[in-house]
Amino acid sequence: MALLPVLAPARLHLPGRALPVHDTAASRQIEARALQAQTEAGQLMARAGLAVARLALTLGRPEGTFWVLCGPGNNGGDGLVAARWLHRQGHAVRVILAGSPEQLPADARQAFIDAQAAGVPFAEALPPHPFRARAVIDALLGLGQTRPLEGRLAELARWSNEQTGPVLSVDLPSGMNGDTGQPTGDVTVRAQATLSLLTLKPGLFTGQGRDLAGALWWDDLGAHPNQEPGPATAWITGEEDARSLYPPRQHGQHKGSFGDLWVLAGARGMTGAALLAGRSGLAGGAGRVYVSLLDQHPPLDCDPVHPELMFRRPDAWQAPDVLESATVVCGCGGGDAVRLLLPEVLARARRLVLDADGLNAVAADGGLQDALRARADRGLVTVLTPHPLEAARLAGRSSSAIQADRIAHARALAAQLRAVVLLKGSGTVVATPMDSCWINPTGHGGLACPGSGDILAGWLGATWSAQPASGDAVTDAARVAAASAWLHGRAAMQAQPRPHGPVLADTLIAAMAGQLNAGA
Ligand SMILES: NC(=O)C1=CN([C@@H]2O[C@H](COP(=O)(O)OP(=O)(O)OC[C@H]3O[C@@H](n4cnc5c(N)ncnc54)[C@H](O)[C@@H]3O)[C@@H](O)[C@H]2O)[C@@H](O)CC1
Ligand SMILES: Nc1ncnc2c1ncn2[C@@H]1O[C@H](COP(=O)(O)OP(=O)(O)O)[C@@H](O)[C@H]1O
Ligand SMILES: [K+]
Repeated sequence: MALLPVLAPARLHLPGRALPVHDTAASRQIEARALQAQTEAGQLMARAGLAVARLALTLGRPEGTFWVLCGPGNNGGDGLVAARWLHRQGHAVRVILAGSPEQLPADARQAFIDAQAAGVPFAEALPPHPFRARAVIDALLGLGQTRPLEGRLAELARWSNEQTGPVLSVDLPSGMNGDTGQPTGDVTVRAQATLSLLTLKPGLFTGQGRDLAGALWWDDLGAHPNQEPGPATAWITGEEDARSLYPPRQHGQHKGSFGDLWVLAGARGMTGAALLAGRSGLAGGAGRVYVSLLDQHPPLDCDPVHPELMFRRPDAWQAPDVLESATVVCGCGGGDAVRLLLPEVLARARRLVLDADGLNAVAADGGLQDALRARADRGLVTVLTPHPLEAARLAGRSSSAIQADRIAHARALAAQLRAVVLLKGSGTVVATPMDSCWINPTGHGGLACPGSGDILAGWLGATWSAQPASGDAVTDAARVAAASAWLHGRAAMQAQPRPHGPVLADTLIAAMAGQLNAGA
């Protein structure tokens, strides 16, 4: 496979099909097999270096010098091959090699010898700032980075961040953990683009990875990780998969075809959260949407903006069959009141989306945790939608610990609570108790605003309510969660391609509704 654009948010380029990502351990296995399959030494590195050079020419400015910063491992070797290609084609290039050539691993050492033989200019000193390279190629560290950048490597990374030309990171931004998307220390290269080699790494899609890596490109160097025997670490949700949950409506369908949604939310002072979830549920296509506010004296019995929302008494959901037949969204703006109804909701709701204060109540009460876990044995399915702080409460950790490894924590929570977990934030992670995992590629910081989580919960409930029962209800719920996060983020990108502020709730709901008709 040749160079492939994976994520270019500014151009709304997103993966069409789901893409596999492989963590460091899995990538190392694929690398070992690919190296074994080489027909001559250095073949993979030659392909990698050529791909880097081609992309640098595409992304670099029309003039100036390519500065190629090469580290002590094979990532540096990729940079050296790229430098040789660029030099051979007559472009101005300077290479800085951090470390001694004698200590380079075999392939990188050969790349160094070849570069020298080709007359590639090497430099010791960096040009002073202000400086603008044609492009900086960050080939300091890749998959082998195990500790924070220090000394010369840190100095080169800082210099790269301060110069004003574009930066292309090879495989990973140097100073970023490829599994988690977190910086390994104080200094990390911040790239305009990253070319992932052999495999896509999960950290490029979550945590701080999106900000550090920039636009994502991929070259599998002919290794076809899609066809690998081992399972992928996770999958990046593809547009086709997400949109497949929103097929064109048939002439013969009616309201009953799309299910009932009950929103149990909006304690005193937080009516808005219930309204947003309900309105989003309407836009998401639920057949009928009922709202029971968690307030003994509800301030509203109608939404004047969306009179099609049906308000019901605070205890109406307790009627026979309601929880058993509807999809329930519980806890948005639930305050303390949600605690009281959770035992019954957990015991009865067939399909349950638990959000916000519903999650906080479970986190604070071991009995509710047991009741949540017990649902799985009875075929009752739950989707939990924590943001990192709510996930931290559920896991008994800090939110920074959750963010330090979002994928691992989403997985651990799903296993611990026997529920589908949708961990919100940049690179939303959906994990199941069976350990399958999706990472969402859409969305941006414009979603970091009040109400966007309530909207996601309502939408997810509506998407789920329209799904027929199947033999694998948990996987279905996870697909619903992944598709909902995809569409939520995609709508934000459409409403604000380059966010400088929040995507306000009404704009977001309208954009999500618009997305239903935007697919092929
Ligand atoms: N082996 C090959 O032929 C291929 C290698 N590839 C490239 O090789 C990379 C992996 O190469 P390596 O395994 O050599 O890993 P790196 O190039 O990331 O370098 C690892 C080396 O850097 C050292 N190191 C790690 N963190 C450091 C720090 N903070 N400060 C100083 N030194 C540090 C390690 O001790 C090790 O010697 C991939 O990311 C990819 O770019 C790909 O091109 C595919 C082909
Ligand atoms: N930086 C970001 N990039 C992508 N999505 C984000 C970002 N910040 C927030 N979001 C999304 O916005 C929503 C916010 O939800 P939440 O924090 O629960 O908000 P609220 O409780 O105010 O409704 C989630 O879907 C989350 O994934
Ligand atoms: K790098």
